[in-house]
Amino acid sequence: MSDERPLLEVRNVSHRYGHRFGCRGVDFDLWPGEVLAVVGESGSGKSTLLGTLSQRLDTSEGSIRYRLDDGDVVNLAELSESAVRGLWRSEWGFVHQNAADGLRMHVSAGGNVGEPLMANGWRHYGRIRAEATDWLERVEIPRDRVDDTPAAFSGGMRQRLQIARNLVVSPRLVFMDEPTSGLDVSVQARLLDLIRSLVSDLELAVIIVTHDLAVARLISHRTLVMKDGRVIESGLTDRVLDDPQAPYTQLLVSSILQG
Ligand SMILES: Nc1ncnc2c1ncn2[C@@H]1O[C@H](COP(=O)(O)OP(=O)(O)OP(=O)(O)O)[C@@H](O)[C@H]1O
Repeated sequence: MSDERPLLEVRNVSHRYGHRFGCRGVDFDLWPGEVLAVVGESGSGKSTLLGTLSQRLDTSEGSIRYRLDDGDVVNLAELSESAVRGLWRSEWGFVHQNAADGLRMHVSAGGNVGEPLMANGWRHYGRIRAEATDWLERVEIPRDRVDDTPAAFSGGMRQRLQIARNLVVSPRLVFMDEPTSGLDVSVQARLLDLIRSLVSDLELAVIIVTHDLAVARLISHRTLVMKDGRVIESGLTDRVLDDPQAPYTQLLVSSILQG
């Protein structure tokens, strides 16, 4: 496999809701193993951009090219629905802000992690259960909770289970939409540490939407700052946060510093 081309090439991408743009003119490349944070205030277009990149929303303008595992580069808008489903099965993951949106709440924890394996052709029950249990341990859920349903889990445990369900098939690209917000601060910190170590161990490419600059700082290599649907600043995360160029980014950073 050649890493000479980006995993994702995003060119002039827009999504329109009727006559209004949710995001507009977005350009960037994402490389294998790279973590990209998308930050900005509420309504700036972060979720719309994530939805467009992940093919949940259509691309009104521009192009998104993706390099498949076999090296072929495809224009995502030209893929059939079943090809996109195939990407979700084995190459992509999506971690929702609300864990219930990404889990089957009345299926056991082991079942939640085992299902993606079965969808990828695993058939041996004992092996599926062993792999699922290992993954529970990896995301700090005790092995003896394997038969419990996520309905009986805490918010932090549910989120860790959702991460295991997404990562068990070793995806190449994972979209994350505010994965730590809505949790207690101490739970957030632990979850972020866990995400950071898994992402680096598995060399995942990640696009993470967050309104929290501390999250961007902790786990991303590069950051895009959005305002009114456009990317107004981008660069290495440390540079963007320590030496913001756009007045809006300066305001965002200083409002955090002032607490
Ligand atoms: N389903 C929709 N129909 C019409 N307009 C929408 C829809 N969803 C979002 N928008 C508009 O698109 C713009 C970008 O919204 P978006 O939800 O992408 O922002 P965001 O940065 O993710 O905000 P938040 O952090 O609050 O989730 C806003 O003006 C919003 O009102």
